[in-house]
Amino acid sequence: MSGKREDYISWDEYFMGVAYLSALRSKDPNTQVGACIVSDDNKILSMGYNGFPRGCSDDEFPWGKEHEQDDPYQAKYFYATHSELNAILNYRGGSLEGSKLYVTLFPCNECAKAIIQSGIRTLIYGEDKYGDTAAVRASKRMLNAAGVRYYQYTKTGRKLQIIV
Ligand SMILES: O=c1[nH]c(=O)n([C@H]2C[C@H](O)[C@@H](COP(=O)(O)O)O2)cc1CO
Ligand SMILES: [Zn+2]
Repeated sequence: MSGKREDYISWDEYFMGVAYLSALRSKDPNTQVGACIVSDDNKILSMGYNGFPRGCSDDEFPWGKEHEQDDPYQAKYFYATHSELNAILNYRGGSLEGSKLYVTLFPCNECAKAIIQSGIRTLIYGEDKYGDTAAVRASKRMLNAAGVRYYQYTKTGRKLQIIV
């Protein structure tokens, strides 16, 4: 046996896999989102998932949805930091100019602003379950205008198993 191993995972499977792995850290009972930022030469720069800011307890702040509670103060949306924003803010190494973002859910308009302004140039997303909302349509409008390239990750169907 002198040749290389052939069934190694691709770069896209690797980085999207890291994004999905990050999502598993989310405490959101409804939607778990993970993100992974990668340099143009395929080095992982940062990761994130949706959650409350530091100091805002997962056990004290609300995880419910606004329309269920009928009071935005008692719902998660005022407090949850989106996975993409967390990944951007978690990066302390300098510039993200020219980097790629792998994210399990298409970014909202607020994250699109942060993506554009931080210099991320390529976006690879998993699902687009809120694609028909105004927030995601506005997001695409800004990403298009700013020339951020985006495409949906095509699942290879490979099942990865890690025993931890
Ligand atoms: O881009 C996103 N990134 C992200 O992390 N999120 C988070 C915020 C919330 O915790 C959750 C959305 O909750 P829900 O699907 O129950 O409305 O996902 C939501 C979006 C919306 O597109
Ligand atoms: Zn967002």
